[in-house]
Amino acid sequence: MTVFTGSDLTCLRGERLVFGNLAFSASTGDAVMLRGRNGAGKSSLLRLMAGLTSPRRGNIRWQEHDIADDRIAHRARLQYLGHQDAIKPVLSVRDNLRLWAELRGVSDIDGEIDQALRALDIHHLAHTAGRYLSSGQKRRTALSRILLGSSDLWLLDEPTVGLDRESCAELARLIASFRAKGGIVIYSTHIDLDVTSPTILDLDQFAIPMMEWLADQDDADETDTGDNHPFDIDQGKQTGATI
Ligand SMILES: Nc1ncnc2c1ncn2[C@@H]1O[C@H](COP(=O)(O)OP(=O)(O)OP(=O)(O)O)[C@@H](O)[C@H]1O
Repeated sequence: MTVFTGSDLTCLRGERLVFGNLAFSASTGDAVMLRGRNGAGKSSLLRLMAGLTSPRRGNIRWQEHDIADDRIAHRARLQYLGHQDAIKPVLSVRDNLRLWAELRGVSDIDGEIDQALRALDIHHLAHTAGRYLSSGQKRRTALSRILLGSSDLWLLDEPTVGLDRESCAELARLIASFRAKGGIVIYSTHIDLDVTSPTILDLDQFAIPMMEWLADQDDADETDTGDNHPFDIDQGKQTGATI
C-alpha cells in the first residue's frame, strides 16, 4: 500500500531553484535512496519530507493527508537525522538519549536507551559527555536516537558520515529490521550502504533552469488575479539565475 507520496514538488532555497516537478512514492517496508550531485537538493528534499520546510509548489501526503495539515502528527510518526548530530556537549550519552526519549514520550525510557546503546555498540560510552566523543561516536549516538519510541518513517541525511565499516554494516541491519516491521526509510548517501533493493530517486533529473521555471509560472499566473510571483522576472534576468 502506497503510504508516503509527493507530487509536483518545487523547492526554492534563497533565490535558488533547487528542483522542480519532483514526485516520489513509498509503500510500507520500502527504502528510497536519494542520489544526486552536491547541491542537487537531497537535504532540502528530506527537510520537506520531514515538514521542516514547505515546498514552493506541490504537496506531500501521508495516507492521502497533506502533511502540512497536521505537522505535529507528522513529526510524531517520523525520525529525522540531519547533518548535525545535535549532541549536547555537557550531557552524557545516556542523558542525551534521555532528553530525546522524554521529548518523544517514550514510556520505558531506561529500557529503550539500553537497547539503543547496545544496537549501536556504544554502551561503554553511556556515561561519557558529548564533548568527549569522536565524530563517529557522535554519529552513532545520533543514530541510536532514531530507535527510541515507535516510528513509521526514517529520514536519514548522510547517515554514514563519520561511521566506520562495522557501524555502516550495523546501520544497514537496523534499516533492514525497521523495514521488516513495515517502516519506510528514505536516505541520502554518497557511499554504498548495503540496503536491499532501494528505489533510487536521482535528483539531478529534476533540476530545471530558473528562467524556464519562471516562464512556466508566468503562463500559470495568467489566469490568476493576484501577483504571487516569488521573484521579479527582470531581476531573474539580471542575475541570470540558472541551475
Ligand atoms: N539555508 C539555505 N539557504 C539558501 N540556500 C540554501 C540553504 N541551504 C542550502 N541551500 C542551497 O540549496 C541547494 C541544495 O542544497 P542541499 O543541501 O539540499 O543539497 P544536497 O544535494 O544535499 O548537497 P550535498 O550532496 O552537498 O549534501 C544548494 O544550491 C544550496 O546552496
